[in-house]
Amino acid sequence: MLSLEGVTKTYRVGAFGTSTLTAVDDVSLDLAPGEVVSLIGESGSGKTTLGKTVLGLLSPTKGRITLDGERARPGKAYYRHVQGVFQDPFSCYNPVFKADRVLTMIRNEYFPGVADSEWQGRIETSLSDVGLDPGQILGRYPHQLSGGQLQRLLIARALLLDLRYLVADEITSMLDASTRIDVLNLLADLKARGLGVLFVTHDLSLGNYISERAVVLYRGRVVESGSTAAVFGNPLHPYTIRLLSSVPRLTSRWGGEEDTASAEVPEPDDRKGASTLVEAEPGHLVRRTGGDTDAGTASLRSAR
Ligand SMILES: Nc1ncnc2c1ncn2[C@@H]1O[C@H](COP(=O)(O)OP(=O)(O)OP(=O)(O)O)[C@@H](O)[C@H]1O
Repeated sequence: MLSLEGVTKTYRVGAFGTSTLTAVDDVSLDLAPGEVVSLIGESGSGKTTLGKTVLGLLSPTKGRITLDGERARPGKAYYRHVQGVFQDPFSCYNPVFKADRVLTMIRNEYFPGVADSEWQGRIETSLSDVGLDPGQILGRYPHQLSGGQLQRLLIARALLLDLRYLVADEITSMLDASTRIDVLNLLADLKARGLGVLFVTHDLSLGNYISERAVVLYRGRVVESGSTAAVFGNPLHPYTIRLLSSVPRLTSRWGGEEDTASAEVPEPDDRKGASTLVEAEPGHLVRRTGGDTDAGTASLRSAR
């Protein structure tokens, strides 16, 4: 189990770093093998900061991350099991090196003693696991491959390790619609084989498509979490309701009667007074604040 316990990340900002910005505030969540948890929130809500903290690229200001009960220590042993794939596959490759160099780096770092023939076999298996034809990938430069192929190659690279958890941060946002669905289906296959995925997205429909649990982040705090069916089917926090209201429907047109994207919805203020996550129904947590009222939630609902 990969667990986050009260993780907080504060950045120093302003001239000379004199002030602070809390990007992630007391977040706790568990990710089990074979489970996809989506971390949903608008731009600036702290998703990437949280993902980088899980990957040890940032250290938490407070709280801790554990892998099977042991405090996570970024290093070879941790990265054997926990890896990340990010939004922009092009920036992950050096344009002057052939794309398969990312695979060679894994060999040099983790498996220097493995014989050439065995390594070749492992590469072929990991590429075919992500639906890539080695003949079409190996020996090519990044600019000769599509975004979808590069993203799959990064996942294949992770599969060369004894991968158990993947942080997938907006990995489909730079892909076209049909490639996006291919990559999502690939994640679903890997999940079926026991991989735990933290699926970071601002796109509610993707979160709904792929995950069984959803965690909604607002200004660095979890405001609602639970099964995806509960969070999407019966959203309780004003922010979740507002997010769901802002998804344009295929049948609605801007400014039309069914236009929910431009509906005026009051800004929920989570910083008002003390707030806690309460269990509204089994497994479905919602943050209740001094500023929240049932009447406010009801008026937001009616705007959907
Ligand atoms: N290195 C940094 N130094 C200072 N502030 C930062 C830094 N990185 C992120 N922030 C701030 O932390 C907050 C959360 O940023 P983060 O990138 O984690 O959000 P996000 O939800 O991933 O947004 P997006 O979807 O736009 O990537 C934002 O207010 C951002 O400006």
